[in-house]
Amino acid sequence: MGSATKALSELGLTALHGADVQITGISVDSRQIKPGHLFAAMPGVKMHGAEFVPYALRMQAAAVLTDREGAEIAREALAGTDIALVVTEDPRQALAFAAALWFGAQPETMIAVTGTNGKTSVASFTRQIWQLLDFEAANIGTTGVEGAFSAPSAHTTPEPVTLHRLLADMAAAGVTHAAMEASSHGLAQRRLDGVRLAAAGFTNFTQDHLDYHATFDEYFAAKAGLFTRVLPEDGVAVLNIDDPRGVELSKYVTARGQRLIAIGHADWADLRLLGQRYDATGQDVRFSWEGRPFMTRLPLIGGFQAMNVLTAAALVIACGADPEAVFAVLPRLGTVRGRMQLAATRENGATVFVDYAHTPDAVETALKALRPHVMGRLVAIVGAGGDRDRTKRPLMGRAAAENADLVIVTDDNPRTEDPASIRAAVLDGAGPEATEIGDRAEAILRGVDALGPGDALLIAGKGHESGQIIGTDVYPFDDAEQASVAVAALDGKI
Ligand SMILES: CC(=O)N[C@H]1[C@@H](OP(=O)(O)OP(=O)(O)OC[C@H]2O[C@@H](n3ccc(=O)[nH]c3=O)[C@H](O)[C@@H]2O)O[C@H](CO)[C@@H](O)[C@@H]1O[C@H](C)C(=O)N[C@@H](C)C(=O)N[C@H](CCC(=O)O)C(=O)O
Ligand SMILES: Nc1ncnc2c1ncn2[C@@H]1O[C@H](COP(=O)(O)OP(=O)(O)OP(=O)(O)O)[C@@H](O)[C@H]1O
Ligand SMILES: N[C@H](CCC[C@H](N)C(=O)O)C(=O)O
Ligand SMILES: [Mg+2]
Repeated sequence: MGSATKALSELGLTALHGADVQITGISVDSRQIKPGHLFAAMPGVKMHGAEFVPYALRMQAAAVLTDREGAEIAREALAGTDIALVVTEDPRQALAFAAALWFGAQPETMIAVTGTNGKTSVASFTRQIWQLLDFEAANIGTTGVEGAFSAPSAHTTPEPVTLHRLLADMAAAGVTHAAMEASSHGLAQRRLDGVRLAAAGFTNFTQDHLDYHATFDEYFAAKAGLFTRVLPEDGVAVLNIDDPRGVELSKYVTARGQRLIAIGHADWADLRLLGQRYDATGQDVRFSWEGRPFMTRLPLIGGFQAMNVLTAAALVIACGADPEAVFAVLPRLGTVRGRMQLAATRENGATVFVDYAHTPDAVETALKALRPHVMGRLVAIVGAGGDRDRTKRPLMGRAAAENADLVIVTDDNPRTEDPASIRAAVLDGAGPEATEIGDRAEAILRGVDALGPGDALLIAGKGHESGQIIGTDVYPFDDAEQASVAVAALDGKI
């Protein structure tokens, strides 16, 4: 975390009794504390970080940042010590600001995107457009950091200390433009409150993560925070107004005086989607910008990708790029890894796609989006993860059976559960005509083998993942790679 020290006041923090101590770093987890650190003791789902203050003292932390509840929990441990105590209403936000000030540099131009689906896709397209316009750009999210800078990422939206260390490293490496995903967890926990955003985007809103957010409205309120709290008043909001929640957000945005770029089919959209025509390798898209019509070719599969691309284009325009220059590079956009990714093509022209759809709704959306690109039959390979939501299994099977012509049920990270019983639950929904093949590599081989001219295969569930989790072991496994191997083997290339 650098060798220099900073005073609490330089990090925007004021200790209770005014002691403006120098700190040597910031830790959120007591196990990471080094002598002189500020320990951010956050209220958690399972426990309060302040429970670990005695341990922090032993590790020679110089200061503790917490809320009133945390101060109460740590009162006895702190009595008689000279450690600086900072108590705030919103300690997660204070931590985010402190981390931003500690690490200092960020790429000059940053955007964030939120929504239930499409965040990774929009962040990647935004980065790709910037790169095609010759900017040093990267995107941060579920698939790690990609573009002009690469790094793995454990979270879709990293925690403030991890995030700001990363942003400072990116800036030092010359990255000037960054697009990040704002997950609802990340927003609720203020993880990106210290990021200086030029623009923010909203893709759509459907049910998800109700295990974490108490209600549907609370989940939406977390997402709305990107526009009502994180994006400054001089920032630009890019909103999908096809979604009623996007229209709702547009009211907050206008009330705050932020510039709005509305996207969608409605006639009041600034960037308006006018029409799409699909074929085997992508789609032609007609749209208008401030009333002026344009036509472009997208080498991307799936109707929803046009909205993702327009959102990305608007974000880049919001950051100051010339609209015509942006529209001119759209035909050069590449697929996002594991998102409707064309993984292989057979000699007979049949295609194999890999997609991260791992919910009933996503399986249905992905298959429906693929259908207009396919002249022949649609084959689906589907499975459900172990140690995860059990209720979705038959529903995923049913979504596959209802939207594909042939279904193969296989394993997708069985984890510590019995794989056969997970498959049985998926098969319950998929019906008697579905084929069961536990081994995923064999399922892919059989799926590819079934493809005649004009047919397509969708391998759902794992997307960009690089391993199959069986028990607690992770075995290397990549759907796209397996698809290429299967095609090469069946077409006599190996
Ligand atoms: C549900 C959730 O988001 N949990 C986050 C939350 O943890 P928590 O509230 O459960 O923490 P806790 O275990 O109760 O502990 C409370 C506090 O004590 C601290 N602690 C704990 C133990 C210890 O020995 N010492 C110590 O100091 C913890 O660091 C924490 O600050 O606060 C922690 C510290 O700030 C986060 O690391 C943790 O993210 C966990 C790792 C996580 O997996 N989050 C996932 C669900 C997540 O954020 N996912 C989204 C994407 C979702 C999606 O769209 O699919 C993401 O952006 O990646
Ligand atoms: N605009 C969209 N509307 C509906 N579905 C979409 C849209 N964009 C992507 N999808 C579907 O959602 C899946 C996930 O897409 P993506 O990874 O871009 O979303 P995300 O919001 O980053 O998801 P996560 O929360 O898992 O990080 C894709 O595999 C695709 O099937
Ligand atoms: N990252 C998410 C989705 C994984 C999708 C699927 N491959 C699975 O393992 O269920 C999870 O762990 O629930
Ligand atoms: Mg994502």
